[in-house]
Amino acid sequence: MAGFKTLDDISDVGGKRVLVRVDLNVPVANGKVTDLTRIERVVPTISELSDKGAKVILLAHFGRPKDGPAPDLSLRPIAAATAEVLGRPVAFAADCAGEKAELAVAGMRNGDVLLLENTRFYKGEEKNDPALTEQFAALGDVYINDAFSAAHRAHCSTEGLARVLPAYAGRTMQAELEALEKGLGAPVKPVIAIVGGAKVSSKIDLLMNLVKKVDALVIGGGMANTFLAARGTDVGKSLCEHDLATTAKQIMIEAATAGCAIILPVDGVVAREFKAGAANETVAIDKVPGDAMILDVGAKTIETINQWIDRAATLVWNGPLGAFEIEPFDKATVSAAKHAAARTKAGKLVSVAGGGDTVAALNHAGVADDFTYVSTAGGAFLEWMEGKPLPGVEVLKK
Ligand SMILES: Nc1ncnc2c1ncn2[C@@H]1O[C@H](COP(=O)(O)OP(=O)(O)OP(=O)(O)O)[C@@H](O)[C@H]1O
Ligand SMILES: O=C(O)[C@H](O)COP(=O)(O)O
Repeated sequence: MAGFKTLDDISDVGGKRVLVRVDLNVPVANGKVTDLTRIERVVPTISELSDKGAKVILLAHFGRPKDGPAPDLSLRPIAAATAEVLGRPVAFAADCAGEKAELAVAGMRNGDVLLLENTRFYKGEEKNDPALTEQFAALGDVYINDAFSAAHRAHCSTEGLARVLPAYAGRTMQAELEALEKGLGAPVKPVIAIVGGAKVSSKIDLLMNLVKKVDALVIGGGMANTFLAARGTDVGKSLCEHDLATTAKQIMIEAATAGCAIILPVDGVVAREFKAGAANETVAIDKVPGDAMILDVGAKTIETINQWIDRAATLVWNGPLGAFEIEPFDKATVSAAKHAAARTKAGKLVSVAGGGDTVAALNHAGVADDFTYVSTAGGAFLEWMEGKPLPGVEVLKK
């Protein structure tokens, strides 16, 4: 890959301690990994290094721990899931820095794979603290970043390490960058974006620039509720970040200036409980009962979204349109996914989707393989779309 050093540029990796940043931030329900895509995507790099006799030390985060170690955000169960997908043992160290990590690394044999505990259990990780970077660096001889989906974060494990160790792009990082450039480098117009999901605060700012790049922006999921509330619609108990109303309004103004249509739900499926099979009804968006939450967009909105997909030559999608994990609130996401997949198969649409949960939703709809490209990245994918330099990618450039 032009401009980057890859695994092809490392000579003689046998016996070396190779720190590999992977993204194992996978969807989990009742202690079980519900979508293995992110794990499957890091297999090529891990297997290649292990086959060449490297000591493969995996660094990863899980969730967003607020205050140091949190037992429910341990990577321990993910080590077992990774071993199963990889088809070889994956040892686990209960710390990612300091004595426990050092001992675990010292005990490795050539070809072994070791997963270290959640890097975000250290506050320094998200601050890109050089002292923590040094602690990580002490565990390895070489650094490989295979986590494109975390490359929008300038953290010790995604950016800092590349400054202190010989650094390379992993196979998945390489494949993601190549595929995105091929699919979206010069997108054919009209381009529409569908943005939904729950990570409203971390993604809303990205929409400010996205509306300058696309012809239409369809907003669903929790993101839509925030825009609806900003517009003065009562969204009852729905997932909504009311303090982002000003940002949402600015985005709508920016979109109008740029000539980008904003498509918000006109109806919603509401329920009083967030659980599968909860009693629900479809209501007009200005009739959401005060004690209910919108868990999916309604039938009229689905029809509109599918019509926009029909008009598009390129579709960019991040974030499900509803709480797709719990039926029947998966309807809109499944309908739009199947519609986009059929248009893609007919050669009428270039469809690129990204995001941990978005990939899970496309798998749930059974159409992930029919999209032009499915990226494991959510926030990173949107930032890449905006044309923003990603710290974890920039630092790898030759
Ligand atoms: N109306 C809604 N109310 C509550 N939750 C919702 C709603 N719509 C979507 N969600 C939730 O949004 C979550 C996915 O959002 P997220 O922004 O994390 O997606 P992603 O970009 O694919 O993932 P990531 O950013 O982790 O890669 C799902 O768990 C889904 O249940
Ligand atoms: O799920 C993701 O998009 C990545 O793993 C990054 O996670 P973050 O948004 O918590 O940094």
